[in-house]
Amino acid sequence: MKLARLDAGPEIFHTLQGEGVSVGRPAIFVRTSRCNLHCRWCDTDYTWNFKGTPWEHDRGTKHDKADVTFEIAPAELASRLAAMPCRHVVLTGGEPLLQQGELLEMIGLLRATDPGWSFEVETNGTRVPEPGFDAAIQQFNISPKLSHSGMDEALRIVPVALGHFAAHPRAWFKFVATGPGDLEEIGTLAEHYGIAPDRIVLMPEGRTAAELDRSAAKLAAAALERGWRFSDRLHVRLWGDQRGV
Ligand SMILES: Nc1nc2[nH]cc(C(=O)O)c2c(=O)[nH]1
Ligand code: SF4
Ligand SMILES: [Mg+2]
Repeated sequence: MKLARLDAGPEIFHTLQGEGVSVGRPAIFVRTSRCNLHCRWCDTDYTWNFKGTPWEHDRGTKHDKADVTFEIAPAELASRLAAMPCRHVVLTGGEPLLQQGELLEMIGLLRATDPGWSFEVETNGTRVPEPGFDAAIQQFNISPKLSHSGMDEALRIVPVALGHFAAHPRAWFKFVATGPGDLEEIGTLAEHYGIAPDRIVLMPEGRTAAELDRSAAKLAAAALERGWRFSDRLHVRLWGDQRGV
C-alpha cells in the first residue's frame, strides 16, 4: 500500500487530534498517499500533485512521485503501529478510503493481539466504505469539499456516498470554510442530506495561526448562530505549518 513519505520513512506520527469533534485526543496519525480529488488549497498536495499531472494547486509546485511515496505492506504498517505508545489511530491522507482493503488487513492484524485498538478516518466523503471496513471504524470525519476547492461538483459531491454518511451513526461532518460566504453552501448541503446541526463542525482554513485568525472569530459566531460546532486547528496553533504534527 502507499503512504506519504516523510524523510526516510512513512508519515506516521504521534500527536493530538487537531480538528473536528475529537480535538485534543492523543492519536497516531497514518497518512496515506493518493487522492481522488485535487483541491486547490490542499495542505497535503504531496499525496497527489505529482510531476506530469495537470492538476492546478495554489502553490504551483509539483512533487516527484517516488520521492513522496512510501510503499509498505499492511503487516509492516501494523508492526510499526504496535511499537507506538498509543492505541488510537487516525487514518488520513490523501484519501484513505482508496486503500481500505489494505487498511482493514492492518486493523485485523492489530486487533488479533489487542482488541482495544480504535480508529478514526478522515475522508472527503466521496466513497462508500465496504461493510467490513465500515464496521471496523469507530468514527468517520467527513469533509465534503465546497466550490472553493476548485473541483467540479460532480466529483466532490457524490450523492450515494454523502447519503450513506448522513445516515451513519458514527459520522461527523467537518466543513472547511474560508469565510462567511461558504455558510450558505454548507447549509444547503446539510438540508439536502438531512445532516443534523449538532453533527456539523465548522473549521477555518489556514496553515498558520495568522491565516486562521482571519476568519476564526466570524466562523465561530456563525456556528453558534446555527447550532453547529466549531473547531479551530489545534496542531496549527501549537506547532505551526509543519509536517508530522
Ligand atoms: N494534529 C493533527 N490533527 C489532524 N486532524 C486532521 C489532520 C489531517 O491532516 O487530516 C490532522 C493533522 O495533520 N494533524
Ligand atoms: S480531498 Fe483532502 S486530501 Fe484530497 S485534495 Fe482535497 S483537501 Fe487534499
Ligand atoms: Mg492536515
